[in-house]
Amino acid sequence: MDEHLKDRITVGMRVVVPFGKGNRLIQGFVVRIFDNAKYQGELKKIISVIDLAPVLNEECLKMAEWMARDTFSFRISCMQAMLPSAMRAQYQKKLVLLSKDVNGDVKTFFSGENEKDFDEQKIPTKILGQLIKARQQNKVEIRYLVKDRARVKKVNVIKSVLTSAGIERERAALRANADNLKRLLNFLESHSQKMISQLQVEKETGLASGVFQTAEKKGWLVRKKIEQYRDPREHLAVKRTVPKKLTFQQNHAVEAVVKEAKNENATVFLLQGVTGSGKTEVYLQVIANVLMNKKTALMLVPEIALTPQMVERVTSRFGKKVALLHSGLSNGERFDEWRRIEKNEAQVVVGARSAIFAPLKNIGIIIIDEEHETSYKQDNMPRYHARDVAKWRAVYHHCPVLLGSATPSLESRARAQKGVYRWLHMDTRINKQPLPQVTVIDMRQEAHFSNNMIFSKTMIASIQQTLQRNEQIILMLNRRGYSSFMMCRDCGFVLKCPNCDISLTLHMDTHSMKCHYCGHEEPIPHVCPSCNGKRIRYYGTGTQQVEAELQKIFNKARILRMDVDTTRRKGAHTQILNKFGRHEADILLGTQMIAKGLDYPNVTLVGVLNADTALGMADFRASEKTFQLLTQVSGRAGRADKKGEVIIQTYNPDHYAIRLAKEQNYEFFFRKEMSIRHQGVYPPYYYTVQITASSRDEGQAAKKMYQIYGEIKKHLSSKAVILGPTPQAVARINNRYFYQIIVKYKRENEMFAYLDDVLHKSQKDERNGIKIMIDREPLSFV
Ligand SMILES: Nc1ncnc2c1ncn2[C@@H]1O[C@H](COP(=O)(O)OP(=O)(O)OP(=O)(O)O)[C@@H](O)[C@H]1O
Ligand SMILES: [Zn+2]
Ligand SMILES: [Zn+2]
Repeated sequence: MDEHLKDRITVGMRVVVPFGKGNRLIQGFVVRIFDNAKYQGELKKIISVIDLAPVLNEECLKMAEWMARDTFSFRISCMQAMLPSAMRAQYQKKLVLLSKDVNGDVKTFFSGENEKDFDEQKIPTKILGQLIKARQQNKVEIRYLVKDRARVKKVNVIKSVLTSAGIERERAALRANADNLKRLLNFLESHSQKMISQLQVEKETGLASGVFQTAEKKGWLVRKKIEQYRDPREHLAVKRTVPKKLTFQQNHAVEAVVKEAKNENATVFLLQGVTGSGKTEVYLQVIANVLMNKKTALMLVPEIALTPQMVERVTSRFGKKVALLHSGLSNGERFDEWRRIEKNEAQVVVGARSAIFAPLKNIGIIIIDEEHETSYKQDNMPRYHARDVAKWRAVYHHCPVLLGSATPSLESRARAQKGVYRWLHMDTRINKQPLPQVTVIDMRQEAHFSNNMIFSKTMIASIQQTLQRNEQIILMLNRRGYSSFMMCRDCGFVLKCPNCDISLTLHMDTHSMKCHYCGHEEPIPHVCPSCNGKRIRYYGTGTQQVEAELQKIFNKARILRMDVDTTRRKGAHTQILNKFGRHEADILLGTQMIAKGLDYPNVTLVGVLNADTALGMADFRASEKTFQLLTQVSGRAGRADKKGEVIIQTYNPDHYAIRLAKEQNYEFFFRKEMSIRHQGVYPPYYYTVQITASSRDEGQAAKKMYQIYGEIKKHLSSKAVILGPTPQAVARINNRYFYQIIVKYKRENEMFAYLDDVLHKSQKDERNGIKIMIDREPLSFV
């Protein structure tokens, strides 16, 4: 470190350092400062310090250390995950041509320019080889640019400095045709001595920004730039609400949690409350209590952009104290919210998974709503589960954790059973209404009598009646696994992805065939690529197709469609849901994204068009997911004073997940599923870890996996079970082949040391083209 950096640098700051053999520049974090380091190897100099103040505090640094060990991740990945993406540096590589004396391939690559962006992955091997050679001959150089994308947003404000006499004087001195300046003077006359945003004045007066510059020169006003937060709440209609009078069960729950918060105990609660039992009000009142005691509150909700209702409920109770953190925000907005939290300007944080790292101090409660949601687990490094991070932070802050759900994950419910978590339950709906009546339709029978494969007769009749009563309907199409594909009727040809072992999915919005794994896209074929036949059939049911069908049957009904296609634009979710909330539509048709959290009093019919998709998959959590999804979506009906009805269409009416979802009996389901997991040696009876090796060379991936298999066996007791090595269900993705093993275990300390070793050697493997992944408690085995 250079002398001049000594006073500037503290633990928790980001720095730019040279790394590895090529001394490429990367962003690093200062985790410790030594006066005289004992390190034997070559010490490199810090190039520059990015921050003026630490961005990671002591808690974060400790948390990163724990998380790296717990999730088999690199510590730097953990630290980066804690910062808003705008603060993660972007590195751009550029190739610079130093000599004209280079061969043809290199010349073509530079195509007459002196500098080119450089991405090894995108350059053909032959040219890459030539470039490397040229670099060795010092004819080409690689430069790294480290860019910090986080920017503070500044806006212009103006303030009039004219007295009324001054205004009169200036007005008299203006030329007759100086209309714009006159208009500005009039404005200033009625807005003296106030700081106003220039943009707002421009909007009100219709004046262009040049006029303000002229006025500044004339000495009428002062202009300056001030920092402004981007406000993600701008388009929310927020009315202040007051706490509701709690029901007996709600009150019991609030009191239990508040007591532990007061005593500063890191107790974990599982609040199991049926749909519509008023869990949100419990959260809000616990938060209010925590704030009263001068502490802060952290609340996670799944994919928050999908539940604008929840955001609205929290902001309308706590106003400006709330900060939002989720993927629906722009990078700039998220950065600004992060800074508001960091500066203690916001005391309540509502956000999706990564909000668990919000830099709140003095946390009094951590709440995780819909705790069973799989989106709380991140599926790339660091593969953390927000629930585990919540528990770690709770211990650090001495505060309770409140996990809430109508359908808890088996893991959490089992822990409540054992007394590891404290179990709270609310088993009646707020309105004292029974849970909605559920009818299951056997589509195998239906198929004999009708050629309508989408809607059963019962479904059509119920939709009809609900429309006649002027009430609203939610229809869910379970799209996962129901993918639309094309097949040739003459030769049976199915169009597949050239890079992956999977068929391409038909997308009507873009009129193309897409691969959901690697993003490959191509036009829809109109003749069979294999036999040139013209009899191509497009299979599967997309939401668009269902919408068209629905509109044909109920031509007067107003239908809103909510799926990935209609919600791509920012704010689109909110718009669609608000429209439905105002009863500007009768039917809300959508994918899984409509199953959770919605609370509309006028919805009395919920229809599930296909309940089965997950059941056929080789996933030990398939039944659990199906049960949860059906129970959640059923819970959208009859939440106020009107009675609700649910219709579920299925090809597996006898499956226990469907039978018990019909009864909405979580407890029966829990017992049944636990006994199946017990027999099958599955979680939550066993812990699991999945190790995957991938490579462009199938043999190499398999070989690596067999090597790990051979080694790991030596570190396991006879009680552990290993599945595999096997190729993954989709064995090839983006031209890489995947092999895996799964270890089921109870207590295996030696294995952890071994896996840590695998992780740290994986950087070397990666240089040889093999990627290793270690995933603790994977969401599925496929
Ligand atoms: N104490 C109360 N008095 C009156 N109304 C209440 C009370 N508590 C909650 N409610 C209302 O009851 C409805 C259902 O509550 P809420 O949406 O919190 O249920 P939930 O348990 O979160 O259900 P879900 O799991 O289905 O999302 C809401 O409209 C809410 O405003
Ligand atoms: Zn064909
Ligand atoms: Zn693909």
